[in-house]
Amino acid sequence: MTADGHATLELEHVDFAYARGADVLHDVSLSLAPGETVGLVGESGAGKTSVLRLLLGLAAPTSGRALFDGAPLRAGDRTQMRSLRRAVQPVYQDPFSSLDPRMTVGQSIAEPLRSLGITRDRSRIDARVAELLTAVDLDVDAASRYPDAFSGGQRQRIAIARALAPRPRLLLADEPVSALDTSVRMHVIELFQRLAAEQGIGMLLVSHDLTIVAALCERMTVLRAGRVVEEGPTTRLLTSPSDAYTAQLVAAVPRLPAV
Ligand SMILES: Nc1ncnc2c1ncn2[C@@H]1O[C@H](COP(=O)(O)OP(=O)(O)OP(=O)(O)O)[C@@H](O)[C@H]1O
Repeated sequence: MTADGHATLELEHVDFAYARGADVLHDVSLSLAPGETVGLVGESGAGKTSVLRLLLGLAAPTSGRALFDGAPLRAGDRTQMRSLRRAVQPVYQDPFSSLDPRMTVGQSIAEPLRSLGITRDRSRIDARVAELLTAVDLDVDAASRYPDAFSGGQRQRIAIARALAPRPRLLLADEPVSALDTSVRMHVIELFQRLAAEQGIGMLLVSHDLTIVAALCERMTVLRAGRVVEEGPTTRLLTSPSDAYTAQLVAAVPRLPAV
């Protein structure tokens, strides 16, 4: 909770349907307190990406409420949307399509600083870009190169640097390592761990991979066919799930790290 007791983002009894479609979310409640790391798990089509869209203000609930710092999200409220963009940043699955190939890495990372009106001062931008590249373990000279010079794992770290540029309180990460080679996944997971532990950045991590959720998230929410079937501390859900579907997901993982 914030000093005034609000979650950073919250869904309250949300139903949601795409235009002219059937409901894809039913009575979903979810809250992200400042600094909290939460995993959102469930099979393909369960509604995980739809939850992220609602939390980012890119879609509106059919009923129920989406709240940012305790206030209902209103896509038409430009001041609120700007505050939301500064505080909450998305990280997408595919670092090959999430970076503009025509922009240098430095321009991509600086883009939120300019578009969110944080600064246009060239030397402050350059210093911040260098600081962000260092924070994600890349050389500062990466700033003048283009994304095609980098591997998938490096591109994902560039995308994370860009997400961190406005100093967000919360990252919403949609399958952030599933497009990466197994060999570089751990590096990106360790980066998220460090951001949470050292900078207190909260995270909602969407993943179908419970190993990653176990490594990163204090709590998890299990979504099945648009409904929350179980929610609670990750350790408890992994060791003694009370829902049969959660148990099935846990049993499907060959080897979970000690929790
Ligand atoms: N733009 C859209 N228009 C209509 N229906 C959609 C749209 N996007 C998703 N859906 C439907 O909403 C449901 C939930 O999809 P969503 O992408 O939220 O699930 P998910 O859990 O993120 O799945 P995945 O793990 O495959 O990404 C699915 O039945 C999907 O077909």
